[in-house]
Amino acid sequence: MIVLSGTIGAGKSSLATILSKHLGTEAFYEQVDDNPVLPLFYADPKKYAFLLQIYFLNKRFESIKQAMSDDNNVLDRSIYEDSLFFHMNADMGRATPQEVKVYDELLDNMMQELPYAAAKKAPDLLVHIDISYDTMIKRIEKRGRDYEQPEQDPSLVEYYHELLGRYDGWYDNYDYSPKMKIDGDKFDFVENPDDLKKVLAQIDNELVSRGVVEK
Ligand SMILES: Nc1ncnc2c1ncn2[C@@H]1O[C@H](COP(=O)(O)OP(=O)(O)O)[C@@H](O)[C@H]1O
Ligand SMILES: Nc1nc2c(ncn2[C@H]2C[C@H](O)[C@@H](COP(=O)(O)O)O2)c(=O)[nH]1
Repeated sequence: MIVLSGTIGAGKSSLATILSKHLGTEAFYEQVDDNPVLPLFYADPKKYAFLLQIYFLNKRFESIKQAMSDDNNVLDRSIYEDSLFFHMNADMGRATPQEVKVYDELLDNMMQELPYAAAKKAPDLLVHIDISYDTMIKRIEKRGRDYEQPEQDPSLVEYYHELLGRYDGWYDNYDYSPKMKIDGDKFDFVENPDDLKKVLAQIDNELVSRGVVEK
C-alpha cells in the first residue's frame, strides 16, 4: 500500500488517481463531498470537531482495510494525519482533553486490529506532497468547496497557516514507514506532462529501491 500525505489541496487525490493508474492498481479516496459532517464542522468547529474525527477515523479504517486487499493500492491520505488535524483542533480549544484521550486510545486500538501480516504493519511508502501557503490557497480556491474558502471565513487563514506549519514537523517525525517528499510547488504533475514524468520517476525509483515493485 502506498499512502499519500499533504495539506489540504496539496494534490493528494489527483496524484492518487495518476499513480494508481500508473501502477495498475486501485486508488482509495477520503470521503469529502459526501461527508455530511464536514460542512457542519466548518460552520461550528467546537461543536463538531470530535464527531468529524470519529467519522474520518471510521472511514479511513475502512479504506485501509480495502486498500490492503491487494499490493500497491494507493490511499489519498494517511490515518496519522487525522491525528495531526485533531490535536491541532484540540489545541485551538475545539475538543476537550477527554475527547482527545478517547480518540487517541481508539486510534491505537483500531490500528492494532488491522489484519496486517506481522511484518507489514505500515504502508510500503509514504509520499508526501509539500506545498507553500500560496499554492495551498490557490488550489483550495480552484477546487471551490464553499466551506473551505477563507473569503467566506477569514479565520481559516490562521487555521491553514497553523496546519501547514504543523505538517513540517509531522513529516520530519513520521517513522511508520519509508517516506519521500515531492515538491508540489515545483512539479505541476496535474498540468505539466514533463513534471508528471519526473514525479512518477522519483516514486518509481523509491519503490524499486525499496523492493516494493520490480524494475
Ligand atoms: N500540481 C497541480 N497543479 C495544478 N493544479 C493542481 C495540482 N494539484 C492539484 N491541483 C488542483 O488543486 C485542487 C486540489 O487538488 P486535490 O488533488 O483535490 O488535493 P488534495 O486531495 O490534496 O486536497 C484540484 O482542483 C486539483 O485539480
Ligand atoms: N478536522 C479535520 N478535518 C479534516 C481531517 N481530514 C481531512 N479534513 C478536512 C480538510 C479538508 O477540508 C477536507 C478534505 O481534505 P483534503 O486534504 O483531502 O482536501 O477534510 C481530519 O482528520 N480532521
